[in-house]
Amino acid sequence: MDFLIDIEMKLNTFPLQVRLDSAEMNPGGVIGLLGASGSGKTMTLRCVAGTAVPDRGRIVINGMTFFDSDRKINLRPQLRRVGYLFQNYALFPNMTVRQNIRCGILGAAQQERRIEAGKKQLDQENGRDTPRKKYRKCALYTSNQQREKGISEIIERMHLEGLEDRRPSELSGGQQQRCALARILVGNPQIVLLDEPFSALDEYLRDELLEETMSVLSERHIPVFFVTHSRQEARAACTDLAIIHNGTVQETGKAGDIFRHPRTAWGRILTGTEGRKDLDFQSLIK
Ligand SMILES: Nc1ncnc2c1ncn2[C@@H]1O[C@H](COP(=O)(O)OP(=O)(O)OP(=O)(O)O)[C@@H](O)[C@H]1O
Repeated sequence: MDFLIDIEMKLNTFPLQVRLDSAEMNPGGVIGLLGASGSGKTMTLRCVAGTAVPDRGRIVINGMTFFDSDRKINLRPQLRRVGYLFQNYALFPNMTVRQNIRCGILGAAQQERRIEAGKKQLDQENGRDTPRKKYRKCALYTSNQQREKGISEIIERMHLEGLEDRRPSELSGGQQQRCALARILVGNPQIVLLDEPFSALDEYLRDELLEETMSVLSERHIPVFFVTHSRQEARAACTDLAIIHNGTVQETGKAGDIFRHPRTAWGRILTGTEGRKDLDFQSLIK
């Protein structure tokens, strides 16, 4: 897992100044961002996804530069191969489960083709005569048959069998979230961003879906940034934690270590340790 998020951005309230470097953190698979409401967690994820643009800094994920203000690089969101799952599942309401998931593949395949076309254009501009076969063909499901097989596999893995022809309005909240996750995973993202994806679900379903989601993601070795307001979720799912307060990272470390021995005041407040259990956590965290 290889990432650098080192960004600055002026917000309404305070400046966002986030630095998360895998070389310093040596993280496992799931990095939790824990912070009070309005502390800048979502904005950080949006900068990674490319739907918000930092004023300065760099974002490099798995060797690919998404953003670099010095080098004037700002990769379009469609080219970043980021799977972004949030609370409102953003499924297409007029499409069935299968059609929604198919969109995930088609979108990702289109991204791959754009990346290769971009490389080709750059080579031409630089007068390089690169043989055609050097450009990668779209690796994602090259035939329709293969594509439908990929969709069926993910439908089975996410327990959506029998629901393929239903529209989102005919699904429960949990099923909609499973469908949204299937749509992301079928596109083979290089990083997954989870922004409180289960907070609208009841407690039982939340635990079940959390476990399932983490198991699917760890099978595929996809790095995950996970914004949650729940200590329980952070404990259950995260290998590593970043404590964020007013747009600044207060401390990072292994989740277990931070829950046992938080080093900063906000670490103590947000993990509810060391005599600060009296603080009303819910008033601090949405
Ligand atoms: N487009 C924007 N421009 C400037 N400031 C913004 C913008 N969007 C949000 N903000 C501000 O940035 C701050 C951080 O917001 P953000 O949504 O990242 O918080 P959060 O930690 O995810 O909170 P929550 O848990 O409530 O979702 C807030 O104070 C918000 O008002």
